[in-house]
Amino acid sequence: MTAVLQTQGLGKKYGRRWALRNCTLDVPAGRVVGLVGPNGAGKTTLLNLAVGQLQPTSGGITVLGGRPASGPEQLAGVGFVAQSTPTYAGLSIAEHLRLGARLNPGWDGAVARDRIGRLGLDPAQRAGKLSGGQRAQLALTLGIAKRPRLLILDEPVAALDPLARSEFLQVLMEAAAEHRLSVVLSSHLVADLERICDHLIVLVDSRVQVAGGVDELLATHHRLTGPRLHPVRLPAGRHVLSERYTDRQTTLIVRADTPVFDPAWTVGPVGLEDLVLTYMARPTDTGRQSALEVQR
Ligand SMILES: Nc1ncnc2c1ncn2[C@@H]1O[C@H](COP(=O)(O)OP(=O)(O)OP(=O)(O)O)[C@@H](O)[C@H]1O
Repeated sequence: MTAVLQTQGLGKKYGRRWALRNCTLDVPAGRVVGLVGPNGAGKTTLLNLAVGQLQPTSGGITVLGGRPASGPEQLAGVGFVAQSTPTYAGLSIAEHLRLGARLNPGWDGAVARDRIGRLGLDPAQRAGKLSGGQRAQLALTLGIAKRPRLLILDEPVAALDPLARSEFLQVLMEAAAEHRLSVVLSSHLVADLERICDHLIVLVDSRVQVAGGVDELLATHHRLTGPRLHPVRLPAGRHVLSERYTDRQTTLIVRADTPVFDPAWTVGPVGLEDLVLTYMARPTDTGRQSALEVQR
C-alpha cells in the first residue's frame, strides 16, 4: 500500500496537556479517506500537523514522502480546507482566484472559473457576503484549483444545511475522480462519509480503532442475534466487539474475516454508522496500533 500520509508515534502537546499522543497510522494513496472519531480524539490536531500548521512534540509524520510544509513541492502538493472554511471577507471571489493564482505554482485557473460558474456565483461578490455554504464552496474551489496531490478537509460541512452539504460533497467527489486526488476528510457525519469515502479510519483518543476499505469493513462485520447465552462462545477468528443482552436475546457485533455460518445465530449486516459507534465505544488499545486493521 502506498501511503500519502504516515505517522509514527506522533504526539502534540499544549503546555502539559497532550492533544495527540503516540498516534500511528497510514493513509493510503488514491482514496477518499474518512477520518472519524469522538470530540477531542485529536483529528484536527493530526490534520494541522499534516499541513505543517503545527509542529510535532514527539514522533514522526510524513506527507507525500516528506516533512509537512518543508519546501515548495510539499506546499504545492497539499491542499487544505480548514474547519472554518477560511476566506477573506473583504475580497471578492475573483480576487480570491487571482490570489490563488499568485500563491500556487500549479494553479488551474480554468478549473477555478468553471467551478465558480457552475455554482452560479458572481465573481464580483465579496466573500463576506456569501452564505456559509457558498463560502465553503469557494474554499473548496481554491483547494481543488491548486491541483494538489492530497486534499485535506477538516469538518468542512459541519455548519452547512443538508442541501449545501450534499452539493459540497458532490463537487468534492467529482474533483477527486476527475483529478485523481487523494482526499482525507474528517467529519462526524458518518452518512456523508459513507456516501463519498472508500476508506475509513476511526480515531479514538489518538489511537486507530479500526481502519480499512469501507467495502471490506462492511463485509467483515456482522450482527449476530441468538438466544441469551452467557458467556458467549464463538469459533476462533471471530472477534466480539460488542455484546447486548435482553431477557431472552443476545446481540453481538462481530468481526470475522470469513463468512459466519452458524445455526446458533441469525447473521445480519452491520451498517457503517453502527460499526463506527461500536468502535468509538470500545476502550482504546494504548501503546500500539489496533490489531483490527483491515487491508485491501
Ligand atoms: N490550542 C489548543 N490548546 C490546548 N488544547 C488544545 C488545543 N487544541 C486542541 N486541544 C485539545 O486537544 C485535544 C484534541 O483536540 P482536537 O481539536 O484535535 O480534537 P478533534 O478530534 O478534532 O475534536 P472535534 O471532533 O471536537 O473537532 C482536545 O482535548 C482539545 O481540548
